[in-house]
Amino acid sequence: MNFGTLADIETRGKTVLVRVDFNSPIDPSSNTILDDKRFREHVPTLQALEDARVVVIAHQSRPGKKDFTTLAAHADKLERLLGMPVTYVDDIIGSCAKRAVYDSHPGDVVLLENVRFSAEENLSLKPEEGAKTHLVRKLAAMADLCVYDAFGTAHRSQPTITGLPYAMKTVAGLLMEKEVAMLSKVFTSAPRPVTFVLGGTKVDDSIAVAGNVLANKTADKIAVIGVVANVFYLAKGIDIGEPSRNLIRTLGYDGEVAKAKVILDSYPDKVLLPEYVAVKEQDERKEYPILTIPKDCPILDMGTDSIVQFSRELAASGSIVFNGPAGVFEEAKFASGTFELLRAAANAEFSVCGGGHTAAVIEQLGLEPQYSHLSTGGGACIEFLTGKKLPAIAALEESWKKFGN
Ligand SMILES: Nc1ncnc2c1ncn2[C@@H]1O[C@H](COP(=O)(O)OP(=O)(O)O)[C@@H](O)[C@H]1O
Ligand SMILES: O=C(OP(=O)(O)O)[C@H](O)COP(=O)(O)O
Repeated sequence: MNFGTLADIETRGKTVLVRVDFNSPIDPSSNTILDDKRFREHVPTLQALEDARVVVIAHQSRPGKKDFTTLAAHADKLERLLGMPVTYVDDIIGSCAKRAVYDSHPGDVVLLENVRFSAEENLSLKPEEGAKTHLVRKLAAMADLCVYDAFGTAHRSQPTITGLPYAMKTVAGLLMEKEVAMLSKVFTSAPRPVTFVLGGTKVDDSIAVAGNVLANKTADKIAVIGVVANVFYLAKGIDIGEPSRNLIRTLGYDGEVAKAKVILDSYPDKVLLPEYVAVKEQDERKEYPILTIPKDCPILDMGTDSIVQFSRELAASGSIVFNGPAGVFEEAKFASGTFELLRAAANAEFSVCGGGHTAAVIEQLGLEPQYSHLSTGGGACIEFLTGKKLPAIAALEESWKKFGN
């Protein structure tokens, strides 16, 4: 790693900005946080800074969305997990925020307001431009050092993600370090054969990852499930029925069919597609071979024979990267593909998972201890796995060049 870490800096008595990713599912009617995995994962970094004045910067959702809200509930959640008071200020760079930081003591934690309440944070800017924003200049003036721990947002180039590291000495926090170390193993030391299981609804991301990891031989096989599989069926000329075709159109993925075809043509023996699907027919689960899918029933899971075949394939894999479910697991009748494949993947020597829905199912099934790593990143994890350098990582490297020793 070409960036600084907590081990490289002295924080005693210093004021330290810590950029985290607390962005979590929230029930907008009660402002309740529904999943606190991301909070739990940041706790070690915050605890490691116990001798510093800690100023936490975080976002929740995006402007215009229902769960775009203040961080009051986040402060309560953090207090409970840290077992100590957290001072929440409903301000980011104004006099209230500055006063709260100035009045704090080593060992205190201050949580600033949702940083996306600042219009500047919602701009996608080059790091050097982000460093010149009022937001970054004023935040940097409040502190001695910055710690970047927000792996889940590392694929964005917004002012507090890539601008702050250009404006002040910024090192990676413990979560960031762990994510980079564990996900990098997929490229370097993962036991062979390596199988990528790509499902869920983010078809464009999944196809980009598939093309990349097959081309650079990171993966030996790709198993496609979920909506991603439906796009591969279309690429093979298979009629998937009106409802599933409409879903692909609505999600804006018609253009992905040609890309799936290129992958199938280039790697005919390396792409595993379920031969059987489960559809919803008169409110029941019915299974069909892919050549006889009914025209008016949505595909909501893979068929049982394919679950058995894929589970065998996963059992023979040394490493598994799992991203996205096999079906609409939220409906009990269509959960078996997702549940069984996640159980099979848990037995691999090395197994990593990305994506909020997938990680939540793993936790629900009690499989978390069996996985080598559950990433806190959705988009960030998948973009990392395409082999691209994430903007936040590039900015951390630049910060270490500029301000490190
Ligand atoms: N065949 C399918 N048709 C419709 N939705 C599906 C299908 N397969 C999976 N899904 C949906 O995909 C969603 C999760 O996808 P995604 O957000 O990509 O996963 P993750 O959060 O793990 O990255 C789930 O809500 C699930 O219901
Ligand atoms: O939750 C996040 O990403 P994810 O939904 O891909 O896991 C991050 O907080 C980034 O949020 P954004 O996609 O609104 O920039």
